[in-house]
Amino acid sequence: MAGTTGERPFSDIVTSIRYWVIHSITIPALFIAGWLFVQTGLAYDVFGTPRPDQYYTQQRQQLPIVTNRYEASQQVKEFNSK
Ligand code: HEM
Repeated sequence: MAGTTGERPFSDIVTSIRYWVIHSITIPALFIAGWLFVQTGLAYDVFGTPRPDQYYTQQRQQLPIVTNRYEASQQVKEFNSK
């Protein structure tokens, strides 16, 4: 048939009860998981991002900017230790 890929149409999915039985739980769960990921500070640790009070420290008065992409992980470790 022209103009269709043969997949179930979205209009059919989002008007089905089964879709909403599943996704009224999973969509808010994903939202809350994301909120907790940020709110607990885990995101800072996982990505090595400085917390708002860690951009400058007593030992390091320059911004912790990664300058060598191949040594990025080592540089982030050094920034975090100072
Ligand atoms: C852990 C999280 C999730 C699980 C376990 C899950 C599970 C499922 C299941 C079992 C189906 C088939 C439902 C049916 O045929 O009635 C489905 C379809 C679908 N889900 Fe999720 N879901 C999750 C999260 C999400 C999120 C966050 C979105 C988007 C906001 C989403 C969008 C969709 C869409 C658009 C379909 C239809 C896909 C298709 O048939 O082409 N899902 N999901």
